[in-house]
Amino acid sequence: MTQPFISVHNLSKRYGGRQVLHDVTFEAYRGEILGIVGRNGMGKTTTVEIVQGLRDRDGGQVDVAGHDPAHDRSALREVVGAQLQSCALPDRMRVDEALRVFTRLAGDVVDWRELREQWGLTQLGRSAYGGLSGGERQRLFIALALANRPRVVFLDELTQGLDPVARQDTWRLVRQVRDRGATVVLVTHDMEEAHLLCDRVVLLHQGRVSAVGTPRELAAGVCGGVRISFSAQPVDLSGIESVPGVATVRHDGTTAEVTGSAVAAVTVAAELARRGLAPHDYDVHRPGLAEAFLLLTTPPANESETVTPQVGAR
Ligand SMILES: Nc1ncnc2c1ncn2[C@@H]1O[C@H](COP(=O)(O)OP(=O)(O)OP(=O)(O)O)[C@@H](O)[C@H]1O
Repeated sequence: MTQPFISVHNLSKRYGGRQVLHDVTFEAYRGEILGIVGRNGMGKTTTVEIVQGLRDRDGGQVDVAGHDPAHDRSALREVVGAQLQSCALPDRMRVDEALRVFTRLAGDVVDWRELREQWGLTQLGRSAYGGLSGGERQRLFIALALANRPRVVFLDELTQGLDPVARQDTWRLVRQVRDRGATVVLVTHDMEEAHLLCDRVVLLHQGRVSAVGTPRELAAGVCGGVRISFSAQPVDLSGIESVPGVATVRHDGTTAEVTGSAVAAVTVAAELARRGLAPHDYDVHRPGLAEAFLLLTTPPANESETVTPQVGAR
C-alpha cells in the first residue's frame, strides 16, 4: 500500500473553550487532488492551516512528508506551497517582479521565466497586479505557490468569483500540478468543483469527518445509485423490478421511474430493447456530490445534528 504523503490522526482544536475540531482523521497521497469540503464554519481552514504549520493543534498527530508541522516549520516550508490571499500583493507590483521575488525567496530552485511561461503569464509580465482580472490573479497565485517546487500545494476557494471559462482554465492548471506528482489539497464549498476536480474528498461537518471517498463513491453511497426515467404510455412494465440492479419501479401511466444501482442504467435499457421499446427520452440521473453533501449536512426536521456515515476510505 502506498505511504500517505500527509497523515492527520485524531486532530483536535479548541478556540477559547469551544472545540471546533474533534478527532479529525484523513490521509492525502502523492499525485492526488484531495478536497476538504464542508459548509461555512465547519473547520476546513483551521484543519489545513494546522497541517501547514500556521496554527497550533490541541491534540492528535499530523505528519507531512515525515515532518510534524508543529515542530519542523522550516523543513516544511521547503515542501509546501500555499496560495496567497487576494490582498497579499501590492497593486503596483508587476507580474514579472512578483515571480522574481518569490522564486528568489524560495532559493531559485525554479526559473521564474519558466514559471511565467508555464502558467501563461508571459504576455502579462509588465502588467501591474492591481490591473489583473480575477482569473489572471488566480493563475499568478498558483504560479507563485509553485515557486519553491513544492511537493504539496494548498489551495483555498480557488475559483470563487471566476467566470465558467476561467474556472475550467484554473482546473486544468490544477490537474497539471497533480499530474507532475504533487499532492494538491483544495478547500472548497463548491460541490461541482469538488466533484469534477478532486480525486477524493473529506467532508467536514461540525468539526468532524463525516465522509471520505471519491466523489462518485460518496454520491452513490449516500444517494444510492441511479434514477432512470422515461415516458411510457400504458405498456406492460411488469417484471422490470426483477431486472438486475433495479430497486424500485414507479409508473403513473405516462412516465416510468426506476431506481437502482449503477448497473441498472444498462440492464433496464437492455430489457426495454428486448421488449421492443426504445423510449426517446430514456434519462439516467446519477446523483452528484452536491446531492450527497446536502443529505449528509442538512439536519432532518426536528433534529439538530445528522448522524453521518463514513462512506469510504482509500
Ligand atoms: N482565530 C479564531 N478564533 C476563534 N474562533 C475561530 C478562529 N478561527 C476560526 N474560528 C471558529 O472556528 C470554527 C471553524 O472555522 P474555520 O474557519 O476553520 O471554518 P471553515 O470551514 O474554513 O469556514 P469557512 O468555509 O466559512 O471559511 C468557526 O466557528 C470559526 O468561527
